[in-house]
Amino acid sequence: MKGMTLDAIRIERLSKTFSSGKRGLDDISLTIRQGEMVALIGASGSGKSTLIRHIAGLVTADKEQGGAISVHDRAVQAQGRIAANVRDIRREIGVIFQQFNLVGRMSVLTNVLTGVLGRIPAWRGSVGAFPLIEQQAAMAALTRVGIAETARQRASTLSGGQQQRAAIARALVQGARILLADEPIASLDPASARRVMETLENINRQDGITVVVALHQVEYARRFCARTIAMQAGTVVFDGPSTQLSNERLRQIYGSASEELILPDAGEVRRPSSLVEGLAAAAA
Ligand SMILES: Nc1ncnc2c1ncn2[C@@H]1O[C@H](COP(=O)(O)OP(=O)(O)OP(=O)(O)O)[C@@H](O)[C@H]1O
Repeated sequence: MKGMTLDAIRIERLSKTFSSGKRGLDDISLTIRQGEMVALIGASGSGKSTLIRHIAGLVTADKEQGGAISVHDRAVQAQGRIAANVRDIRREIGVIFQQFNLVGRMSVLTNVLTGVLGRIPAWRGSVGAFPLIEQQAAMAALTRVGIAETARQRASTLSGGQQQRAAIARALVQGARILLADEPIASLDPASARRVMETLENINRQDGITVVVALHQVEYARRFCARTIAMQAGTVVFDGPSTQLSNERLRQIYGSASEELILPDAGEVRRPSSLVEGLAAAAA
C-alpha cells in the first residue's frame, strides 16, 4: 500500500570523494522509516559524521552515480546538488553535535527559543521578544527533557549532558520530525550519557520522532536502538537488529579495531539487551 507509511530518510547510491581524493562515503544506499531509532556505529573515521552532514543537507555528495537523499519523500540533494527548497526540509531535521550546540552567553531558554527562528522574523530573536506562546512551548520542551529549572541560567553553566538535553529541547521547539545526533554522548560520563540516551528514546517513543544517533560504543546501540547500521571506511558493513551485533560479530567485522567500539566495563550497560534476549529465548 504505497503512500501509507513514509520513509523518513532514503539514501540512494551516495558517494563522497573529498578534494584530497579520500573517499568519505562509498556507494551507500539505505532507508530509515518514520519513527525508527537507529544507531550509526563505527570506528573513528568510518564516515558517521560525513553521512549525517549529507542527510542534513549541509554538504553535497559526488554527482557521478546520481547519488540522492530524500527526507519525507522530498529531495535534500541529488546528483551533487542541494535541493532549492532545502530550508523547508531542514526545518524538519534537528541536528545535535558532540559539543558546541548552544550559545554559551545566552540563557538556556533563549537557546531553546532559537529553534523557532525558522518560523518567525529574525529581529524578534535578536531582541529576545519571543511571543509568550513560544516561550511556553520552550519551557514545556525543557520540562520534557528534564532541565526546566535551568531555563534562566547561561547555557555555559550547564553540564555537558544538560547542554545536550537543551539541544534536544531546541529541536522539539523547532518542530523537527527527525533528529540526527552526531556522537551526542561521546564526551559525557556514563550517568549523563544514559540520561541523554533516555531523552532521545523518550522523544522517539512519545513523539514518534525518527532518531539517528551516531555512537562510538555498541553497548548504547544495543541498549537503546532497535536497529544498528555499522560503517567502515565509508561503507555499510552491517544493517540489522542491534541484538544481532554481538561482540563476536563486531570482531569479525572490524578485527582489532572492534576494541574501540566495546566498552571495557560493559557489564552494566549490556545487561538489558541480554535480559531481552533471555526473555525472548525463554518465550520461544
Ligand atoms: N572535509 C574533509 N576533507 C577530507 N577528508 C575528510 C573531510 N571530512 C572528513 N574526512 C575524512 O573522511 C573520513 C570519515 O570522517 P567522519 O568524520 O565522517 O568519520 P566518523 O565516523 O564520524 O569519525 P569520528 O568518530 O572520528 O567522528 C575520515 O577519514 C576523515 O578524515
